[in-house]
Amino acid sequence: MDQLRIRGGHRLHGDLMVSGAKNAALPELCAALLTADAVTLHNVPALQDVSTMLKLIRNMGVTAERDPADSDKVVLHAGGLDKPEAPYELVKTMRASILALGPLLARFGHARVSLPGGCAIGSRPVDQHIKGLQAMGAVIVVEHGYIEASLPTGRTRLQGARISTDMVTVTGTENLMMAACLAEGETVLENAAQEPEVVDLAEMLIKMGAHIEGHGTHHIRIQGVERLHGCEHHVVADRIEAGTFLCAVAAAGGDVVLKAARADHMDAVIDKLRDAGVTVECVDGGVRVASPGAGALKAQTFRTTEYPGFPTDMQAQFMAFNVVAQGASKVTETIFENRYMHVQELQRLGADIQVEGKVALINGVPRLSGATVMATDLRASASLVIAGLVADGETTVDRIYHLDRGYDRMENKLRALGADIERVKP
Ligand SMILES: CC(=O)N[C@H]1[C@@H](OP(=O)(O)OP(=O)(O)OC[C@H]2O[C@@H](n3ccc(=O)[nH]c3=O)[C@H](O)[C@@H]2O)O[C@H](CO)[C@@H](O)[C@@H]1O
Ligand SMILES: C=C(OP(=O)(O)O)C(=O)O
Repeated sequence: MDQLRIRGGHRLHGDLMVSGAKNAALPELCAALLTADAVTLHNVPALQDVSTMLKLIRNMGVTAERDPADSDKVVLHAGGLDKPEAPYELVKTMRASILALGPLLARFGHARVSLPGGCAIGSRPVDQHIKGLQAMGAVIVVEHGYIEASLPTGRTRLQGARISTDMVTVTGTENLMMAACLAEGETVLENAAQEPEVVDLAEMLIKMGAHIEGHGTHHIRIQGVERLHGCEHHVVADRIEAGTFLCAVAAAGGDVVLKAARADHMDAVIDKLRDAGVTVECVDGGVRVASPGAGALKAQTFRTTEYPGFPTDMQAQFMAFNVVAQGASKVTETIFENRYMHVQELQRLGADIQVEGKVALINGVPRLSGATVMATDLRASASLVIAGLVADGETTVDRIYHLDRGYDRMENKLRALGADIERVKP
């Protein structure tokens, strides 16, 4: 298994290009299943999860190729899709596979998708996805680890419905929105997720001929149509990758421009960094971040909530800043029940953190000391890399296959900014 070897103490300078968003690309690859026409996606990031999703849809009979002349461009054609299934072998490695369920059921009237199974950060059930599709008339049987979805006898389409999920769910909103595009009549999603990736997906679906209003609010209204056509779409920039680099510069110190970053998608994180004393400003086509290093800055208390609140996907990375910033801080994780596994690894580096249920209490320390640590999940991995950038001596982060799920060769981007970091195969 690959590892990252980091020698701390280097400030970061220069600029980097933020990639397309993992959490937009994944549902948008599934949106291509809704039409028999060709769909072209630009700015598709080179991530392990994207490779897994491409393998999943190719397994269904979809042609999906990256353009040899432009590796961020993917052309998909689901006209030959003849196996509306998502098998466990692929689904178990990527929870976002559940996003195939709505499109397959809506277009073909049946689908067989494996239950995602366990995940490091929490149980992450998909009951709201199932509840919403049942409200649209789907007949769903869950057995032998699979979701078997079909339409009632005599029905050829899902039926529009008013759906209120028990909690805000990002992929739940996306699954139901995609299914509703081909349903008969109107669907209203109450309590819908407002994330920029949901908005980007809706904009792609509208280019395909869908009738959607209210995306970006808690109330999304969809008028179903009989068929959707192809489109070209540019995947929105990844606000979590950008936020990760904001925290890296804040912690290590330096002055970096994040090209293509959308400051308007990162208000909650930027506000906290500015409160800490970090300079964050919009510049032509991106965001500039400058910091003297965390030791000269104030740790920040925050709690994760649904968008536009502080994103749970940024909790671990900002904690890595807090552990070496001045003073005490409190982090509250309200979205997932087990998203503090980076804490014990940060403690190995010398961090002073106490976890009590949903709350982590942190006292900033003047220095961390490098050690070997183990990545446990995607954003925990990023947190350990940030800590390694500021720790004295050498830090080795093990099991970085977690990192590769959501970051495109992070070490190359950091090395280009002056970090002493390399990927090694032990
Ligand atoms: C591919 C993708 O877009 N992943 C994002 C998506 O994950 P994902 O869509 O899986 O996360 P959700 O927004 O659905 O989860 C929010 C909460 O609702 C719970 N829940 C969700 C669905 C359900 O049917 N039942 C249920 O109980 C979850 O366990 C969690 O506690 O949103 C998360 C929350 O912003 C992010 O951390 C992930 O990066
Ligand atoms: C939890 C995350 O992703 P996923 O839902 O794909 O596991 C994440 O991007 O932080």
